[in-house]
Amino acid sequence: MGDSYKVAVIGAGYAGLITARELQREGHHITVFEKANKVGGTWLYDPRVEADPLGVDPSREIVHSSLYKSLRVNLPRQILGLLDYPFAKKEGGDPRNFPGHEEVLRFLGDFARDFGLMELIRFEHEVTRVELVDEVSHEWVVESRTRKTESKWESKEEVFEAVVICNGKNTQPNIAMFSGWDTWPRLQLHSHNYRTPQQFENKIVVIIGNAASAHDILKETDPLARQVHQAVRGPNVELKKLENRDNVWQHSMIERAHKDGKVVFEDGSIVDADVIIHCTGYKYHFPFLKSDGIVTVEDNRVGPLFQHVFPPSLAPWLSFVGLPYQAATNLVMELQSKWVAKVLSGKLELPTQEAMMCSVEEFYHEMEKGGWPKHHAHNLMYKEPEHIGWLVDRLDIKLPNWLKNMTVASYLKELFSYGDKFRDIWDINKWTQEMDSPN
Ligand SMILES: Cc1cc2nc3c(=O)[nH]c(=O)nc-3n(C[C@H](O)[C@H](O)[C@H](O)COP(=O)(O)OP(=O)(O)OC[C@H]3O[C@@H](n4cnc5c(N)ncnc54)[C@H](O)[C@@H]3O)c2cc1C
Repeated sequence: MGDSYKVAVIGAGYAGLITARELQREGHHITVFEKANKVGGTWLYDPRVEADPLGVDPSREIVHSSLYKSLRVNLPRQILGLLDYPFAKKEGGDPRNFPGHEEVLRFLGDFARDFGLMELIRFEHEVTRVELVDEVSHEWVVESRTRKTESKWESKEEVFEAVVICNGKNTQPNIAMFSGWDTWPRLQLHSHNYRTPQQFENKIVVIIGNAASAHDILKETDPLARQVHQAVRGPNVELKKLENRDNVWQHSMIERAHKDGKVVFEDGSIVDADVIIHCTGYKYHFPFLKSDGIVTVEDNRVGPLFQHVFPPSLAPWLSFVGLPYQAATNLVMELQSKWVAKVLSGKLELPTQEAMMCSVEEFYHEMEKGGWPKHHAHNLMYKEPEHIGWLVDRLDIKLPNWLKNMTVASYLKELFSYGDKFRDIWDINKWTQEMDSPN
């Protein structure tokens, strides 16, 4: 057994739970702070929506989960499971390879119980401040609050030697700021506040975005709405009616929206819309972190972070698990959490602070040279094998061949070949067998 520390984990979603397990395996003393009253994070479906449907009012009461009611996963259970704890089909559960969200929540609940994590979690404790108080003894104050009555909160400060931030990245809406977005008089919402399509019956709906949420919401809004217009960013987007859909048109991005309700697209087309749904992703948000400017979020890049996890000058006492996206994110989170736990216990060493900082600067320079804006820093689309390979090497883990050979780019290519119904017609077992050939 290596060194053992008093560690605070913020959040009991996927990242927080697997981090707690890895820290526990390494013999650390853990407290998990969770503002909800259950585990699951994103997978804890909440029918409530926020008072400000666009999610721009900073004083609004925040609803954490962005799930819509009909959501089925877009990665199969084979990828969503953990290396030594598969996401297996269970009696009485949802047996599909791409199950509904309730099945993921069940899986996470089982995982937490099977590894004795429930006892480590302080439910209904929202972390309001994380601050380094002593650099030498690396003491962090974690302030949390819990509700005593409808209007009364009780706050408490505690000291920890290390903090792992696992508060999720799909709660704070990122909205499209076209000209007139803030004066358009009709309903605008972010997909964070979308639950079901009923309210769009017979309406003219504009959906901004072209990723998973936009596709899902478009698919279930189309049969009810009078018309659906999808606004897509990109150089080669042409105005067209979508095949196999009754009422759906694709446009380039919105150029401006007028006070009379008209929405003008960059391709010159105009629609008198009833509602605009922003399926435009999320922002990293750490309102509780007081790091004296050491860790910042700049154009949605959290930094400086060595390998998306450790701020060099605060490592290993502060870390982030779960920032990357466009990857097999659960695998990434699992590997990151193993790395954090082993670095803390002294079994794995980090490079020097200077070397980590150099690596971060090199990465920024590479991005700049490639013309990538800062907000792509944690997008692993084309860096997934590199990041996973780097972690796997450090941890001396052997991944099953199919998982090693899988990249999100290859996965998406396959997925698109099946179209809308990919969840039901794609034979995932056959696909993983095909991917299993040694390389
Ligand atoms: C609509 C939607 C669909 C998705 N579909 C898929 C999919 O099919 N496959 C896939 O792999 N991924 C999917 N994802 C991504 C999904 O978010 C991740 O898979 C994963 O669940 C993220 O886990 P996490 O632990 O990082 O964050 P979360 O699940 O968001 O958990 C964070 C936890 O931290 C808690 N918390 C936050 N702030 C505080 C605080 N201050 N104090 C205390 N607790 C706090 C929250 O309550 C929450 O429990 C989807 C995301 C969305 C929004």
